[in-house]
Amino acid sequence: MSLEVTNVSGGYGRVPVLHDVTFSVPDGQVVGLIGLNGAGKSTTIKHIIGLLQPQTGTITVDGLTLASDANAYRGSIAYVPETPVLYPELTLREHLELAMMAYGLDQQQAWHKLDRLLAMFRLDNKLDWFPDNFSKGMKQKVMIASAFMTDAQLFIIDEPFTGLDPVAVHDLITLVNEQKARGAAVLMSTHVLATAQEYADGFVLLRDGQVRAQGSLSALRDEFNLPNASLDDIYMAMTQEV
Ligand SMILES: Nc1ncnc2c1ncn2[C@@H]1O[C@H](COP(=O)(O)OP(=O)(O)OP(=O)(O)O)[C@@H](O)[C@H]1O
Repeated sequence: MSLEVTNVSGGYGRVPVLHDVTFSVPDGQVVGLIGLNGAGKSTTIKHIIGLLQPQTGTITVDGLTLASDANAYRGSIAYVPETPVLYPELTLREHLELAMMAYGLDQQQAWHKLDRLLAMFRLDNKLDWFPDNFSKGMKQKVMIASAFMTDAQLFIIDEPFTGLDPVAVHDLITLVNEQKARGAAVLMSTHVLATAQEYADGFVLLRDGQVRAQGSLSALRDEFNLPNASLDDIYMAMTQEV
């Protein structure tokens, strides 16, 4: 079991944003983290990647916790943030080399993987450019390439579909499916429900910092008593509950 979030409450100050959140992402599965603006998706992700500490509860990745071995824990997670984090003074090549160092990757092997990733995202002729000047989608592709050159056990992708062109969305899905096949776990926060329904194996529906429901589409249909409903229908039903 790759990612286990167990009874996590937490947030930014004393008043918790997350309340007793429990879910898991098994190896070889893609789980969609779904919820309205402000439901707590990014806050959940910040707890998993260690930017925030839970007030109560535990988070493990392949049995590791941040407290037991911070380096191994962080090294087992590849994170694609919603807003790309880029340094104005570094070229694309330097960004990638920095990420290789941070993950302790073998440079030759990493560049071998990057040859394909950069060609896929049409960035292969831009290694000496400054990504800070790239378009929004191009910046996102830099973050995706940096994440997918690693052999992480858990991939966390925050709202991947909104800034990418349709070809890039297709390419990202290909990369996610390859990681699934390799046995990695993928947690994906998104508002693009039709795409999530098509590609995720399971879903965690967050509402007001709590897990309202979780499981496969068919489990959610049972839970909401909506046979044949789409993820979009289930989401709308959740938002209309009192
Ligand atoms: N840095 C912060 N300091 C204090 N409160 C915050 C901070 N960031 C988010 N919050 C609060 O935490 C709650 C959950 O926000 P979060 O960003 O996790 O939502 P989200 O589900 O990711 O929303 P969105 O779909 O808009 O990205 C909100 O009430 C928000 O106001």
